[in-house]
Amino acid sequence: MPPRDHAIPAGKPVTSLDEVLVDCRNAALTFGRGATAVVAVHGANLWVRSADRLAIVGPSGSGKSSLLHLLAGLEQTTSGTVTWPALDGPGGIGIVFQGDSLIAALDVVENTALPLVLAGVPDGEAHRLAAEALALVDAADLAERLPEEISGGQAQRVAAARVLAQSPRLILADEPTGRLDHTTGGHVLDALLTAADQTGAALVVTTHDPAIAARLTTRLAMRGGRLLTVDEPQEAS
Ligand SMILES: Nc1ncnc2c1ncn2[C@@H]1O[C@H](COP(=O)(O)OP(=O)(O)OP(=O)(O)O)[C@@H](O)[C@H]1O
Repeated sequence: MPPRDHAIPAGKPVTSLDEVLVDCRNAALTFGRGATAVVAVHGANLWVRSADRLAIVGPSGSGKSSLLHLLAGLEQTTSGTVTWPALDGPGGIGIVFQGDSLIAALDVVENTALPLVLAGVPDGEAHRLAAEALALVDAADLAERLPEEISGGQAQRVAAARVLAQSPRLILADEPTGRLDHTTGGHVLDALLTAADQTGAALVVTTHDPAIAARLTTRLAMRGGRLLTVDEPQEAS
């Protein structure tokens, strides 16, 4: 395999045994055209492999969400490529969106089961999988509550459970702790890490918080749409 600048911790060469879930080569994303064009991501190179625990850390507007959307196949690259060698296209990826909102009229277990039901999984099976996923993020006791009856941190755990119930091979979480206080954010990250460990999924988390990033195995800093080298000191670009 060709060398990669990023997402490969020093001293841990990629071997043929590593499954590459996402292969991102010189991937760029520009919004708009001409004078108003914004280059959100400049030629990013990275791999995400099975069992990776990767943080993309940078300030607001640095391009983290845009990069995550490229990894998820939600945005097309303006140049360069994103492929999913060990996945069936971008299928098998679960995304915890920034400010993920639950549906107010559905209780927590119904919210968690909804994507499965919409995908045609029978109700009983969808609810069983949803209950298992809620237990993984330590939210089983919330199952019958409505979204208005739970806290922001609990809602983020439920959003994570909704993704986990779909058994993703890769979980992409966009600022899952962004609106939470430090302790609550830490619990949400604990839930994601535990769930990823137990389901064997890879995990990529974007965050502006270096303390959250420090909890992941590998860190990529992002500044002005550019990925900096792994664990590079976070000076402004
Ligand atoms: N749909 C869009 N149309 C135009 N510009 C966009 C769009 N989405 C993002 N941008 C711009 O791309 C740049 C990167 O934005 P992005 O949301 O990826 O950053 P971020 O690091 O995730 O920020 P935040 O943490 O605030 O979400 C910003 O300049 C932003 O204004």
